[in-house]
Amino acid sequence: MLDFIPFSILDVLDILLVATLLYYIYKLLKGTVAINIFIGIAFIFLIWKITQALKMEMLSGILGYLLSGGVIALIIVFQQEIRKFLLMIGTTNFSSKKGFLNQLKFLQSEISSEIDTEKIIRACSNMSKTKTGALIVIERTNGLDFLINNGDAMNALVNEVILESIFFKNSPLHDGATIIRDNFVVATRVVLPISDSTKIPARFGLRHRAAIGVSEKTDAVCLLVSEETGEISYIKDGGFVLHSTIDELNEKLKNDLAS
Ligand SMILES: Nc1ncnc2c1ncn2[C@@H]1O[C@H](COP(=O)(O)OP(=O)(O)OP(=O)(O)O)[C@@H](O)[C@H]1O
Repeated sequence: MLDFIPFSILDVLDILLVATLLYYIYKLLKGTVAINIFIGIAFIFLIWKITQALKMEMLSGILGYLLSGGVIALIIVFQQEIRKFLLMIGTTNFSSKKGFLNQLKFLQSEISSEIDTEKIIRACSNMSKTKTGALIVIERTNGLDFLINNGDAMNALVNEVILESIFFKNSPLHDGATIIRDNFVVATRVVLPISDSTKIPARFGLRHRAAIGVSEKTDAVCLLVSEETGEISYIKDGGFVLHSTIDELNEKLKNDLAS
């Protein structure tokens, strides 16, 4: 019945590539307000294609103009997401646990790269009790080498003692952020990009702005202990993730690192 529609292997490839692209765009925008804008645009695009196929000249013309002229507006609206997307493509850490090479299990070393979230959360909880300021960045798919290079390199398996020693007030390493990659502390004293968002309440200082900044520009997640209040904050995608208990925080962190 569909004989009249020419369909080649290239069309299959085309569909697969578009599906992959849409999946990554969805993954990037999931949980942000931008997802609603994206769904709106996808909807208009679909209607435009239908009106084109039905040869409804006027409506398809108007929608076509809207979509073509809207490209510049889209670049402005999605500026942060486009940056993040390009960074994701350019710096995807192929050696991370989700990377292709590590899918070949027999090439893996004995040491597990799964991040021990319990130990990190326990360290934060201890530092919270002593009001020790801390800022921990956990790498996901975007490589953070561009940040690691401005700090002090380290290679220590994650545990409470290491993290608490780093952030101990008299430690020479306590200033700045600490970066964790594949269950290893790979850098300390890292200077992060500061967010210039006007939505951050004034009571939050540079430590919070730095955590929000790095989570806006990359897909890394941050744990922060306030020196002033002892409060533990979990920051992802440029915003605070609310939690009421330590166990809930651990669960959220674990889920985010697994996705
Ligand atoms: N760009 C940055 N990157 C990483 N760490 C930073 C950066 N800027 C400041 N910090 C850290 O934040 C500390 C200063 O925190 P500040 O008091 O301004 O923040 P805060 O958000 O109010 O946090 P707190 O509640 O702990 O006081 C610095 O000592 C430094 O360790």
